[in-house]
Amino acid sequence: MDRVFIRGLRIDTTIGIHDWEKRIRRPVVLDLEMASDIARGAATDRIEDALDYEAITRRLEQFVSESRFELVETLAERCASILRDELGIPWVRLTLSKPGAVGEGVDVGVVIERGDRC
Ligand SMILES: Nc1nc2c(c(=O)[nH]1)N=C([C@H](O)[C@@H](O)CO)CN2
Repeated sequence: MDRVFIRGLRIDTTIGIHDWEKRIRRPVVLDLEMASDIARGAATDRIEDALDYEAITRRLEQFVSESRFELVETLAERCASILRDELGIPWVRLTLSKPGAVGEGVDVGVVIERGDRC
């Protein structure tokens, strides 16, 4: 299975279970792997035949920056739904980190895989 990836996509949002977290904006970091037939774009050298990582980045920046959730699980699941249902990507592995959430230098978050590997 070929994949297109995006790593280290840092987006400010409002997220957390505590009242003080609901009043601030803080970064989350997304790492994505997405199934894509690389050979198609390679054959034509046209972006129309490739999975456009720039367009995906802009869509997720828009969604995540406007979102307000308590759990990283919810945000990760909603991002995966956009990738699969709206953008038609058949399989995605998404890592969502919330840096510093439990202490300086500590990284916490979730990893989800959704869809069928092609
Ligand atoms: N599984 C999860 N555990 C926790 C989450 C979460 O989103 N998923 N969130 C928090 C707090 O918001 C924390 O990040 C800041 O105190 C705690 N545990």
